[in-house]
Amino acid sequence: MNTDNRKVVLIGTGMVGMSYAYALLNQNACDELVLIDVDKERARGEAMDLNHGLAFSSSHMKIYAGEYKDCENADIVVICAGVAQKPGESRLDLLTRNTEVFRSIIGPITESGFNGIFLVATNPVDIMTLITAKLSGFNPRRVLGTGTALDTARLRYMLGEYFNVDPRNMHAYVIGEHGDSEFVAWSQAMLATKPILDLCGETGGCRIEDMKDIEEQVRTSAQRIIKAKRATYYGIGMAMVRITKAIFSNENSVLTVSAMLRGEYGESGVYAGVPCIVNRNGIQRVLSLSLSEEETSKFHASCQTLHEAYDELNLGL
Ligand SMILES: NC(=O)C1=CN([C@@H]2O[C@H](COP(=O)(O)OP(=O)(O)OC[C@H]3O[C@@H](n4cnc5c(N)ncnc54)[C@H](O)[C@@H]3O)[C@@H](O)[C@H]2O)C=CC1
Ligand SMILES: CC(=O)C(=O)O
Repeated sequence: MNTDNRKVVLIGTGMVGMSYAYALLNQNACDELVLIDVDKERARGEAMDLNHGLAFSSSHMKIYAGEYKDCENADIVVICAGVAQKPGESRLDLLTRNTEVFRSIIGPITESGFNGIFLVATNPVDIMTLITAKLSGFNPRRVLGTGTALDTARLRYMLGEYFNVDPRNMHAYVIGEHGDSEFVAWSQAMLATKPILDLCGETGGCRIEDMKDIEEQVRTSAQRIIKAKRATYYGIGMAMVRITKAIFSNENSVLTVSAMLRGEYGESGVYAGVPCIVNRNGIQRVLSLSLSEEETSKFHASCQTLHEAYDELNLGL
C-alpha cells in the first residue's frame, strides 16, 4: 500500500457513491479518487463538481473520471454500482439485477492488474461481496462488504439518544445479514462497561421492550428513509469512509463489516456482518462473540438465508 498516494477507485457515482466521495473529500481520507460509472457523462460531471469544492477544503485530492485501467495501482476499489431498492422492495429483491452488473464490473477490474482491497456497498451487500470474492478470485481477507456497519451506527445512535449518552460510549453490534434477518447481539451490548441487559434488570435502568423497539427501528430504518426520500446515502457514505480510513491508517479497528465465514455453509462459504479487525490487509481477523443460545440460532438462520439466496443464483463459481 502506497501511503504517499492513497488511491481509491469508485465504481458507481450515484447517490451512495457520491455521498462517499463527498465525505472522503471533507475528511481528506485519500489522495487520488477516480470515478467510474456506466454513465460516463455523469462521472465526468461529478468529478467537476467535487473539484470545484477543493479551493474550500484542506485536501489536495486529485479527482477525475477514469477507466477500469486506472484500477491497476489503486489501493482500494469501492463498488456502489447497481440498482437500489424502491419503496417496499427488500435488499434481496435486487440480487439478480445486481449480479449482472457485477459480472460486467469485476472482470475489467481484475484484468487491469488490480491487487488491492475491494470494498462493496451494493445491495444485497453480503451476497454481492461473496460474488465479488468469487468472480475476482481474491483472498477473501481482501474483499469486504459494508455489512452491518451502518446498522450498528444506527443502533449506537438510537441507544445514545435513549440513555442520553454519547453513542461512542454505547458498545453494541448488529450482526448477520444487512437485511431483514439481522439482529442485535444484546448479550454483548454495553453502556461503557455496564451490560445493557443488567441495566434493564435494575429499577429505572431501562426497559427490555424499549430495547426490542430500538432493534426494530434499526431493522426498518432503510425502508422508512426510502419511503420518505427515495434512497439512503449519507449514513452509508460515512460508514464507508470510516472503513476506508481503518484500511489506509492500518488501524486494527473493530468494525462490523461483511466477512467470509466458512464452516457449515458449503463450499462457497457465506459473507455476513460480524465484528472484524480491519487494517491495511483488509480483514485481519473475525472476532468470535460469546453469543447466547438464542442469538447463536438467530445468527445461523441469518447466514442460512444468505447462503440459500446465493445458491439459488446457480452461478457455478
Ligand atoms: N450497504 C449499505 O448499507 C447500503 C447500500 N446501498 C446500495 O447501494 C447501491 C447504490 O445505491 P444508489 O447510489 O442509491 O443508487 P443510484 O441509482 O443512485 O446509483 C447507482 C449508480 O450505479 C451506476 N451503474 C449501474 N450499472 C452500472 C455498471 N454496470 N457499471 C458501472 N456503473 C453502473 C448507475 O449509472 C448509477 O450511477 C444500491 O444497491 C443500494 O441498495 C444503499 C444504501 C446503504
Ligand atoms: C438501503 C440500505 O441498505 C440501508 O440504508 O440500510
